[in-house]
Amino acid sequence: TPIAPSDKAAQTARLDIIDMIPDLQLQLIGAQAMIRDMTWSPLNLVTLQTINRFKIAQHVPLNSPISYAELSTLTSVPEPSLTRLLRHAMTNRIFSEPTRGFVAHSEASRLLAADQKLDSWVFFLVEYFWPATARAVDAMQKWPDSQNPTEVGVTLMKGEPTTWFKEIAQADRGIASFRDAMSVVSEGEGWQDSYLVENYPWGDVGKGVVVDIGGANGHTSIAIAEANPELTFVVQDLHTEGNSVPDHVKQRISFMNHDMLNPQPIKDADVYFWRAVLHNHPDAVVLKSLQSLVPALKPGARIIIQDFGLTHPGEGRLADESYERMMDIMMMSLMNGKERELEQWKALFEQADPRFKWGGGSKPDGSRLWIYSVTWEP
Ligand SMILES: C[S@@+](CC[C@H](N)C(=O)[O-])C[C@H]1O[C@@H](n2cnc3c(N)ncnc32)[C@H](O)[C@@H]1O
Repeated sequence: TPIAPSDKAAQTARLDIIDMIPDLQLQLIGAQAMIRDMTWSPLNLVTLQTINRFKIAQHVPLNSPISYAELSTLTSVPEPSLTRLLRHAMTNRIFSEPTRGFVAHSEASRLLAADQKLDSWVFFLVEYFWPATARAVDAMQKWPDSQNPTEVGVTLMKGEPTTWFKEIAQADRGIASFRDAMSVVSEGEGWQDSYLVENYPWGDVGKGVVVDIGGANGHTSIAIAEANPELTFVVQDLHTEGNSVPDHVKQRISFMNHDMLNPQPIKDADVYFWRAVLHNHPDAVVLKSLQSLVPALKPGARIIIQDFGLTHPGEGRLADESYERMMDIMMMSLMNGKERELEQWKALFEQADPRFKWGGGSKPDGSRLWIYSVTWEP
């Protein structure tokens, strides 16, 4: 954003204005037009899909305009369609037309040309997410309140049982590209590892072992390790091959392939944590993964979850609640996962095993993710 994070007053004003936008829009255009515009929103994806699939942004010179005719030759999109699609994109401030018949970059199209991660993000969203979510309501009707990650729109899109991650792994660009793409979200405002580093009393753990379940490439463990020299880490995920960590923490971080639905192999660790993992899964899977920990736990072991939450309706900023609820519908649509209110997280632990002692949860200021803590008290 154009405002420095340290300028608190300006940041608050900025967030206040963002929260006013939906009501301002409603007042200015009226309810009927607001709903009409929502139903037309897939048309934005038609233009984005064209831009992405034909690499149009990459074919527009960075510093000079190009004619529609020449761009059509370079991208193989027929000139009449290209012209219509790009002129629509321009109303969303993607590209500009400084002289009639010529296309130039805007700030947004320049980003589409230069940012490989954003390019991958658009690819997965328009080619997979969009058609899968278009079948989400059909899936909900076919399999009401399902706890099965295959009973989703992705399966209806494919015509055979499958999961979101299976489809992504088989995509032309592959899983590595999807991980790249995810950084468009995970490098965004409020996602930084520093929120977990700074908002949990790691110092109280002393010298100990921390297990990072579903830890992907270990970025969170690396951040915690850098701030806590007495801790050692085991990063577990379904596939951990090929990950590397910086030399200065190498001695204290190891990787291990582990499915969290199998019994936890690292016994008597001091801390077990999941970061942004469990919201991907339905309650039945979360319960099983919590129960899979039990045989490994020593008295006093700490369990931490850093994940999304759901603020009670109307209690937080509108934009924040909107983000949380959008995530919730995304989890439901793609994998029958869900976002959960504080009380729902607590209830899951109680249901998993009454020896889990709930320690509460909160969302640090500025963070998108909540931190929930539990101890094992047999
Ligand atoms: C959204 S990513 C979060 C990764 C990382 N914790 C972070 O915060 O960036 C979810 C991770 O959970 C892992 N995962 C999914 N199912 C799993 C399972 N059954 N056992 C272990 N890891 C799993 C995925 O492979 C993926 O790396």
